[in-house]
Amino acid sequence: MTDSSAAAPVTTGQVALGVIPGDGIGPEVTAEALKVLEVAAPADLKFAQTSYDLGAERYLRTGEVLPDSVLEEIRNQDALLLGAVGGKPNDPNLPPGILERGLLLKLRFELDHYVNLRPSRIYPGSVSPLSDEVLAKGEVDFVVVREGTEGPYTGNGGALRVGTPAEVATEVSVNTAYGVERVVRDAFERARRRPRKKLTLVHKTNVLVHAGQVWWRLFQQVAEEYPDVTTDYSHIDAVMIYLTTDPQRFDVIVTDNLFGDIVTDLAAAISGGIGLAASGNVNPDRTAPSMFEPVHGSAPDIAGQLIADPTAAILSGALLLDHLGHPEAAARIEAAVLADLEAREPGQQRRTPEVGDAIAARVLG
Ligand SMILES: NC(=O)c1ccc[n+]([C@@H]2O[C@H](COP(=O)([O-])OP(=O)(O)OC[C@H]3O[C@@H](n4cnc5c(N)ncnc54)[C@H](O)[C@@H]3O)[C@@H](O)[C@H]2O)c1
Ligand SMILES: CC(C)[C@H](C(=O)O)[C@@H](O)C(=O)O
Ligand SMILES: [Mg+2]
Repeated sequence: MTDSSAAAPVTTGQVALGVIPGDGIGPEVTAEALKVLEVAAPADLKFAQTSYDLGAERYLRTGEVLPDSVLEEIRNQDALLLGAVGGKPNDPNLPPGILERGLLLKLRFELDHYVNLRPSRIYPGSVSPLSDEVLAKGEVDFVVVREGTEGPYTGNGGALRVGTPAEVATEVSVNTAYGVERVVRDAFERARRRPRKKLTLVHKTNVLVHAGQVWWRLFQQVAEEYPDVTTDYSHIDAVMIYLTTDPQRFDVIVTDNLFGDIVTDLAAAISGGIGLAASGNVNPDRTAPSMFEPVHGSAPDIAGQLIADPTAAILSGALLLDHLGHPEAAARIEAAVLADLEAREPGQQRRTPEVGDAIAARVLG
């Protein structure tokens, strides 16, 4: 989980940690992430937590999604930990995307989280659906740098003649040279810090030619400044093949917001399940707090049963510590997770807090 570190300034003393547990399994897994964060943090780092009641329940109760005053308070935190937001699919009381667009994406955009960092590793002990033949090719350990503030996520679209046979709907992908260059540069920096020093651009330049050109041109331009980094390119559809037949080929992937969303769910599935996939919405310029969250959603199908795997949330806490300049503490969490995974018995059913307790105990050693 040390992918975001390198020159991260070391934060010590009291750190204002904003916590957004959210909906469904969000509060269940966040409680475990906080449990592990507390025991893993170095002695000179203390979290002053503020919890924000945001998500589907608040919306259904009050009609509020993210009041401006709350956004301003959140902006003043040092770091954020989010569980998951979102209600039951197609709930008639929740307008489509109200929480996804109005809360989660609004936070990512407002706080300029232009690097959505999603590491993927097949740990010894994790159960991957990949065949033994594919797994035998070697270690799988890559990180996706997903652009977080542009692409088809900006809400640039609309619909005409809604509900008629002549309906037309658009959702236009926005790609600025400014936005593309900064995330590509960040990905080159991350690739340079990893042993294999390889960066793959993932896009669909053969069809999305306008957006594809700006990505391809800036990728090549920035590459000239990183002669030590090996580069290559894959179309997004081919990446779906490679992830299941030859995931070892990837070291760092840089891609746009939507491709990155899709590719990281598949990456999660091949590396042992969505319950293990952690992420950081990073503002590398540190002009606003970065936000750490599991890749998964609120999982309404299993919420309330305390059977969700909190590992992804716990590993997101490791990314948070790394971002605050404490890679050793992050590594302690990762090692504890690794040991916990190795000790898992096939078919073993543990409740969410038991997994958190077991990992916290391993961190304490
Ligand atoms: N970051 C976020 O807040 C975020 C991310 C993705 C989806 N969502 C929202 O979550 C809601 C549900 O979305 P979805 O069902 O498409 O995706 P999901 O990730 O919530 O669930 C997909 C499947 O994975 C399982 N799953 C997810 N997390 C798990 C865990 N920790 N342990 C064990 N199993 C787990 C679920 O039970 C479900 O079967 C929607 O409202 C969606 O918009 C939010
Ligand atoms: C809930 C949704 C807005 C979000 C995304 O598409 O980014 C989620 O799928 C994710 O991967 O974090
Ligand atoms: Mg997603």
